[in-house]
Amino acid sequence: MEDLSTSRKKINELDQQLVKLLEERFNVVTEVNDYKRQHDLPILDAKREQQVLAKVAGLTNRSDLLPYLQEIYQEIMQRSREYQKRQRKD
Ligand SMILES: O=C(O)C(=O)C[C@]1(C(=O)O)C=C[C@@H](O)C=C1
Repeated sequence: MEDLSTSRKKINELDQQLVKLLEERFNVVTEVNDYKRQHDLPILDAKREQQVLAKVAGLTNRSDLLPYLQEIYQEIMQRSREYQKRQRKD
């Protein structure tokens, strides 16, 4: 078994990558939001959100983790909608 500090070091490295990827995702969300504003489209696209959740299911073989991954994605998309709302106010 790995010792605690070795495992936490691994978590720190993964978190570093996750934060960068999430930053990139938010940047692309800004592009999507700009497009949708120009075309008078609403922030919420429930059909697209279902597709994202289905894609997540297709990306993992870990059925034990799937409910957790999907909840994380639901949270990401909810925050993404909030971020887009904020951008539309500014
Ligand atoms: O694809 C869009 O239209 C987005 O605004 C992005 C996104 C997402 O974060 O994945 C967020 C809100 C929508 O309800 C659907 C998906």
